Amino acid sequence: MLPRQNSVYSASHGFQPEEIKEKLSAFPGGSVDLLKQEESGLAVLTINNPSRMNAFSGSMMVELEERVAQLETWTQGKGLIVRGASGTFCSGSDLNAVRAISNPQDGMKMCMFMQDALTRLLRLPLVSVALVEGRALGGGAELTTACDFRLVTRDSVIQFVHKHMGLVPGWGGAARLVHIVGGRHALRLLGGALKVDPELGLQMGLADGLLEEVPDAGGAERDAALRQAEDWLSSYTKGPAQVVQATKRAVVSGRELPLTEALRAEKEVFGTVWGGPANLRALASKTKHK
Ligand SMILES: CC[C@@H](C(=O)O)C(=O)SCCNC(=O)CCNC(=O)[C@H](O)C(C)(C)COP(=O)(O)OP(=O)(O)OC[C@H]1O[C@@H](n2cnc3c(N)ncnc32)[C@H](O)[C@@H]1OP(=O)(O)O
Repeated sequence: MLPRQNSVYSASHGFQPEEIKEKLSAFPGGSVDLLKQEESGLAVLTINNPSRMNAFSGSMMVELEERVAQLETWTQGKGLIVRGASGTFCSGSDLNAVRAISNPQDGMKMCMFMQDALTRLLRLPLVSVALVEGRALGGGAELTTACDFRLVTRDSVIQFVHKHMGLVPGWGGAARLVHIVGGRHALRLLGGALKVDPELGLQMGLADGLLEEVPDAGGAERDAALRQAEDWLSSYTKGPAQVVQATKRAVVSGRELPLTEALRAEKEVFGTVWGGPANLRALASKTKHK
């Protein structure tokens, strides 16, 4: 199998995705569901294993990678919301699966597989938001960092519980956390396994917005949170998919590459929109930015 363009690992790193997929598939349960709204260009990815607080079974890890692969080829896509089912985000790896693969070899394979899938998720040319309701623990906290933004509800807690598990993040969460909040805050969050409520999240820059509570909404509360997240995201996904995707690509290059390489990558992206339909329309209409 050829390495994917946005992958972190290849065969030269000993990465054999088919081998670990087979192993992970032996731990079934739950699902990772993708709903693409072609008209708006927004998609919702739902981590769905409510009887285990949306923990990732082995088969869900495999499904996550498959959903990311589907999104990588979505040319009309603009935005993505990642959420958990039934009012909570995700409680990390399914501890039953973790126990069964707790040997170092399998641990390394799972680590590479999830780092790869989540890095590809973050590198998607879509503006992505983690909608954090309830708890995001361990790998669930790591998953929130694989989105461009995090929106939290009043009851939310993000907690990197790894230290309490005798671990460090293994899904790329430590590296991404340092980029998001800086080294000092990352060390506090990981070293202290701090419970990040909305106030602390906003103060440290881990959370990008607090969604309003909808009084007496009952079962509609969850849909209300999703609608609010869609509204929030729509400010960044207005306009043609080609331009939204180009914007995200330029940011990914700037975020990840040394300056000279980032500038060259930005030039390539610029070439895809310069003189393109949206650019020509804007020039013809003598757009004013009042
Ligand atoms: C590399 C591993 C690391 C990573 O990937 O980076 C990890 O993610 S390790 C996993 C980290 N997560 C945990 O350790 C979560 C442990 N669970 C809890 O702390 C609590 O269950 C909770 C999530 C805080 C919820 O508490 P509460 O509201 O009191 O509900 P219950 O405890 O009754 O949970 C309901 C049900 O869900 C099961 N559950 C929850 N999380 C997991 C999980 N990660 N794996 C497997 N099962 C999980 C829990 O056991 C309950 O099941 P039953 O006992 O059968 O009712």
